[in-house]
Amino acid sequence: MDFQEKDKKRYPLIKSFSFACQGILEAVRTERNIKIHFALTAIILFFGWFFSLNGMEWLFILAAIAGTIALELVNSAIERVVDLVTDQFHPLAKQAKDIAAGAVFIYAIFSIIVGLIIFLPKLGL
Ligand SMILES: Nc1ncnc2c1ncn2[C@@H]1O[C@H](COP(=O)(O)OP(=O)(O)OP(=O)(O)O)[C@@H](O)[C@H]1O
Repeated sequence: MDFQEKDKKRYPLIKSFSFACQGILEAVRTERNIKIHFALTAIILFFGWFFSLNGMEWLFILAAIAGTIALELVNSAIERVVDLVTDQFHPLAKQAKDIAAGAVFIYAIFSIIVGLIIFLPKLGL
């Protein structure tokens, strides 16, 4: 079914939020990595509460969590677009997926470093 120009009407803001939530739910339902990120997020938030993080520490932890999940969502979207365009092996398809995965990887390393800097001293390490 074609998605015609006339179908691309401007949606009210609340409807756009609803589409974004549908996207997040779909990704949580289908992407193992995103399930892992949400599980880790729950654990980290618990430890943040347990150790009574200060404002600056919370800012870095939340930036690490939100950034990782947001990048993982973009990565999942890119994977879908690539799969939509081709189901054949194509070097550009590989590059697109691998570069997107690289972006997630870099931010994940940043997030791990943030976690270590904040939590290791609280564990006396
Ligand atoms: N059409 C394609 N052409 C060439 N290489 C591809 C193609 N599709 C996938 N690949 C390669 O295979 C790898 C695995 O692709 P896949 O679509 O399973 O995503 P993924 O990186 O395993 O992510 P996820 O674990 O979230 O599924 C990609 O990183 C890419 O290197």
